[in-house]
Order: sequence, then C-alpha cells, then structure tokens
Amino acid sequence: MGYRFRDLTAACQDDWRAYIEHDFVRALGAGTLEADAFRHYLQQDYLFLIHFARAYALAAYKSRDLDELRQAFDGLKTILDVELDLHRGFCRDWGISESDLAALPESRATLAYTRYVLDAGSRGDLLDLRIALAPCLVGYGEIAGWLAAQPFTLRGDANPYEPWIAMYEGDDFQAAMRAEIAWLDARLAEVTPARFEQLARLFRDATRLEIDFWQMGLDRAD
Ligand SMILES: Cc1ncc(C[n+]2csc(CCO)c2C)c(N)n1
Repeated sequence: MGYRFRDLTAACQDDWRAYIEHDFVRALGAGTLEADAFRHYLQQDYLFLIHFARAYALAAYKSRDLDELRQAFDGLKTILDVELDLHRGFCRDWGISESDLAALPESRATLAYTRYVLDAGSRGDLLDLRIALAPCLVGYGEIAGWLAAQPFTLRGDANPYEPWIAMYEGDDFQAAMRAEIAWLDARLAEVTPARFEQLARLFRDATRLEIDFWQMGLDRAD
C-alpha cells in the first residue's frame, strides 16, 4: 500500500521507455521525421482528440465533487482550445484542409486506443479512467522534457516540429501534468495491492496503445 504514480511507470518500465523514446519521437526531436509520417499522425490525432474530449466529458460525469468536475472540464477545454489549436496550425502548415479532416477514415490504432480508454472509463470509476488517460497527459509532458535533454534534439526555427516540443515543454502544460500526478498520487496512496494491479494493467495497456499510435504514424498504417 502507499502507492504513487511512479509505481505505475515502474510496473511497465520497458513499455514506458519504448513509448517515451520511440523512433517517431526521436525523429521529431531531430527534425528529421518524414512529412508524410507526421501528416498521417496529425490526421489521426485529430480523430483521437475528438474521442479524448469525450473521455474528459465522461470524467466529468464520473466526478464526485466540484474539484473533480472542474479538472475534467479543464481537460476538455484544453483539448478543444489548446491541443486542437496547435493541431490546426500544423494542418495549415502541412497542407491538410478542413475537408480532408472531415473525410478521414479512422485507423485501427486510433480506434483501439480511444475506445479502450472510453471503455475503461465506462466500466470503471474515475480513477480507472484517469489512469487510462495518464499515459497521454503525463507521457507527452515527459517526452518533451526528455527531448529537451537529448543532444540530437534540434531547437528553434531549424526544426519544423519545434512548436510541438515547445507546447508540451511549456509551463502551462507541465503544470497540468504535475497537478494530475499529484491527484493520482493522493488516490493511489489508498488502494490495495489487488486494486493497484488492476490499475497498473490499465496504465500499461494505454502505454502500449500510445506506442502503437507512434508506430502507426511511422508506418502510415490504416
Ligand atoms: C496519441 C496522442 N497522445 C497524447 C496526446 C496529447 N494529448 C492529447 S489530449 C491531452 C490532454 C489534455 O491536454 C494530451 C496531453 C496526443 N495529442 N495524441
């Protein structure tokens, strides 16, 4: 007992590192990611974000007090106003039109990940849902920090993916990530070993689905 968030990453260390240090991430940092791979990722991420916005709406429904309700609302609002804004900027720069986005077929990796998280949340309680959402929120924050510390990462205008790194490295995003870890730490402190095992499985599955999402981008998989 007395678990913390870091026990979740420790419980799936290999998968967690494979997600954070994925080849897609490395190429993004080095500025060498092929435009087609990024375009495919970007298009699927648009569909992903719509379903993740629904997952935050589900988190609102599963909330038991005003703080939790507000946190869910903030997550939903961040997706709609911040994440999708970054997205729109990239879509403009990479030549993806609104009508391209409207006509997109959903890839298997997008389907699997988003519906997995929604199912975890429908079946379980708010802790299940927020654990299933954690690889997304905490992972992208950790990826930005990891990239910033790598010698191969190219910073500034020379890297077309600089805005991507800068957004997740930024104070607002890092603060949201820390707040989520603090909430998870407080909740995990109270769970039994059997419950922790359940939650660790959810966390590991969502981490594996994040790995598949990167790989889908590299492979342009449908
Ligand atoms: C596959 C995939 N995983 C994570 C994110 C990042 N992200 C999406 S929603 C959200 C929480 C609210 O900001 C975060 C961090 C992404 N864009 N695409």
